[in-house]
Amino acid sequence: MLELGPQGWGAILALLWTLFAIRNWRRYRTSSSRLPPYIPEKILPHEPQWIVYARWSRTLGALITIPHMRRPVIVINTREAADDLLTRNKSFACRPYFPMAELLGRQHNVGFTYYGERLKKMRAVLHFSLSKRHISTVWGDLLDSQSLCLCHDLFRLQQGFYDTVESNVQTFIVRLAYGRTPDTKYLKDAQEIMHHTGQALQPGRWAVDNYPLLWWVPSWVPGAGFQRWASDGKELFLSLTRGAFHHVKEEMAQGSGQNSFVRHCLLHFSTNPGFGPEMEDIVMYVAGSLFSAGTETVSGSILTFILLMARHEQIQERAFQEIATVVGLDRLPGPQDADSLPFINALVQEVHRFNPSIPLATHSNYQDEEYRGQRIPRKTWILVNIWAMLHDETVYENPADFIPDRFMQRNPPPDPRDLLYGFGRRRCPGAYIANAFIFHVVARTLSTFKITPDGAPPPLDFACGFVPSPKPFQCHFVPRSHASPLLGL
Ligand code: HEM
Repeated sequence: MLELGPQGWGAILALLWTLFAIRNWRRYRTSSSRLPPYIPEKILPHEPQWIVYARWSRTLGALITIPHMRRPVIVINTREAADDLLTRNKSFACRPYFPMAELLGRQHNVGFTYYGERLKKMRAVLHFSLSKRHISTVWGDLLDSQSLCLCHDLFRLQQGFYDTVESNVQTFIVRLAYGRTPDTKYLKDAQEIMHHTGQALQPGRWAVDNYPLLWWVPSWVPGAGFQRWASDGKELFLSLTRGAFHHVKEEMAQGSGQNSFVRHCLLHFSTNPGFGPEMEDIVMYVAGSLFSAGTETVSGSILTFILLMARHEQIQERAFQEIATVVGLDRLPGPQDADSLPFINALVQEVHRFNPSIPLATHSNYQDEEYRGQRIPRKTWILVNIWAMLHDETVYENPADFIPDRFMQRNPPPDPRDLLYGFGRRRCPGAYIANAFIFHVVARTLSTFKITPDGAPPPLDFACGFVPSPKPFQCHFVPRSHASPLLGL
């Protein structure tokens, strides 16, 4: 057999890559229309990209192309363009291809699944279990007990509230998925899996993203350490996902265990005539997607709320007064109060508008498209700039300021939650449960604590990653005088 050294492999890969690049180049050249205008600036790593894109879109238009990328990456910056393209055209329901994420097995995860029959089934399962009608009937006890648990933990706070919030939300999502409180080993593994995913998505980090043929290089080839890393990461992801799912099935067989997404879906769908191994597999992987989809997004929103309360004492006091007047001080607010607390509702909307948990959603298109004379080639990476839409000064006056009152006007601007959760056939299926949990946490913490800064107000300093949570900051949760009987302590 012909033996190839590293140089031989390199030459073959370079040749194949050149042919691939020529083919793409010819395809882009032959089209008559142009790509949207390029941003004439290289994005610096420390600057939040969504802010740079929003700035350029004011002069260049709704769609802009990011320079210095191997393939076209187009950013959609206005709601109108997002509605036209993402809501009305199913071609844009696709996700980009991330070779490294796929080597890690993440194509099983809902968020990475390409548009097609399997995705539709995954989303049907999610829409069934996390639908609006099931929020209070199926998930009411979980929402009540987990938000109460957060208030208890904040009351007894031994160490930083930041970790307390994050671990409460993680417990919430694991209880939602599997009906059990996770142990430290489970949480450690689940966080490691998310960390791997984050590493896999880092632009420019992996040669396999630019040279897809490296996908096929076996792990024993010198320099193919990424294959071994990915295979270990995939093993961890699969074993955690399968283990947690089968644990619920065993509990169900024994007639024990708590309500959960897995149990709810299995009980419901197993009575369908078409239910078989494929549907069981789908429920398993959908449940395995919830941790990465639901933890950072929800805790990022709650931490942003806390940061803004520590900075805006008067707004916080007004929110407390509303609860004291409408609900009283002898019980905790609950879902039945949501419609009677307009200022709390406005406050939550403004928290989301101010710092959306996912400022840039990622889509792709499975066929060539054109938008107002601009070309969007097939398989373009589409970044949807949710942040830009929520900071559009023609819609939200003084967008850099935190003003819940903007939603109390007679003709308020659109509810940010219409945009916050994404678009069309990829819109977040966890929106109802996320809204419900965030309402419980906001209303209950405001009713029992005064959130005060530790000296000077904490800075508005957010991480630059996929989910820009506030960077760790100091503040105090001072229990209000009626808090301890209210919390049963
Ligand atoms: C404040 C909290 C949350 C925010 C802001 C948020 C936002 C989003 C956004 C922007 C997307 C992408 C939409 C698009 O591509 O157009 C998404 C996808 C998704 N979210 Fe959420 N989310 C939150 C909480 C949750 C929760 C609690 C769950 C589940 C328990 C969840 C499950 C999912 C799933 C499974 C997807 C992937 C959907 C798909 O690819 O088809 N999310 N979310």
